[in-house]
Amino acid sequence: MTDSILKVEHVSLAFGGVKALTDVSFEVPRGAVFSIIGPNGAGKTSMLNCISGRYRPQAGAIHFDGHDVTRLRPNDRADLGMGRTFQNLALFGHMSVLDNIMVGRHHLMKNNWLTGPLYWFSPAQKEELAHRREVEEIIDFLEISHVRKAVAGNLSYGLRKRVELARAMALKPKMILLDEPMAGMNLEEKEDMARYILDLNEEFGITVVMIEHDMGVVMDISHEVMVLDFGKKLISGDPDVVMADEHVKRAYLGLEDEQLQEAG
Ligand SMILES: Nc1ncnc2c1ncn2[C@@H]1O[C@H](COP(=O)(O)OP(=O)(O)OP(=O)(O)O)[C@@H](O)[C@H]1O
Repeated sequence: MTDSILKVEHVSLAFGGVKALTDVSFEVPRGAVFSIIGPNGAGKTSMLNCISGRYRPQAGAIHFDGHDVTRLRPNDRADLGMGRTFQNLALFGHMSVLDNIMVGRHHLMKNNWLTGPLYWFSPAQKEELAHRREVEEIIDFLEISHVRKAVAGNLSYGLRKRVELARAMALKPKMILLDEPMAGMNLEEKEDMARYILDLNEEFGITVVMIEHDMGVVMDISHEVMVLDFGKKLISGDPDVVMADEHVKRAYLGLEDEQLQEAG
């Protein structure tokens, strides 16, 4: 039996009269790269927000790593090992790269200079040093050490996205939610980001759940794909099987044959 890190059961979400999600169920195997695709307005971001706790579905249940998280707040889900990045950048533009990443880290720290009265002589300082070492490891992994002291707001878009990923990784997540990690990137930046996502999945063992519009990337790096359409799950499974599905091809992705062949 597959070990699922995430189980979404019969989730429905409406905004007033608009049904964003209707009775959506799926499971994400532990250690997988799982992509959610579908046309604009299909409910992808709504689904991600239900998983992270930003939205509370009117019906259904969500289990993460053996816990029923349906009623938990986003911070409590983060404490259980759920990390995320946002579609729109959410970095502190005036702060350095290093400080931005340390922000992601703070909820793991028992002590800090505010709570530790004798900070410089206390375990708080040792703890901070240990955290810094781990953060430096993430910085090396994402190859952003040359900008670690730079002000985040001054970086290129591709680099800022990488810093955002670093901050999410600093939480030591078991699973990470990525909302369009390659949006607005050029080809080279996309290739880099795809490699980092694969590496963080393989080297750090982090399960990845992502929304992505670029079919080439989705096909290249996903172990499983789920298609949403008008708030309903159309199909999920092996990327090749999903992409070969006639409904997905014609009606829902709206791609021409050539694009599909390219993606395949
Ligand atoms: N906060 C909200 N208030 C009202 N309606 C919303 C809200 N968020 C989403 N919706 C509606 O729910 C539906 C699903 O939207 P959602 O953003 O989840 O789709 P999506 O697949 O992520 O789209 P896109 O690819 O354009 O980002 C849409 O009809 C949208 O207008």
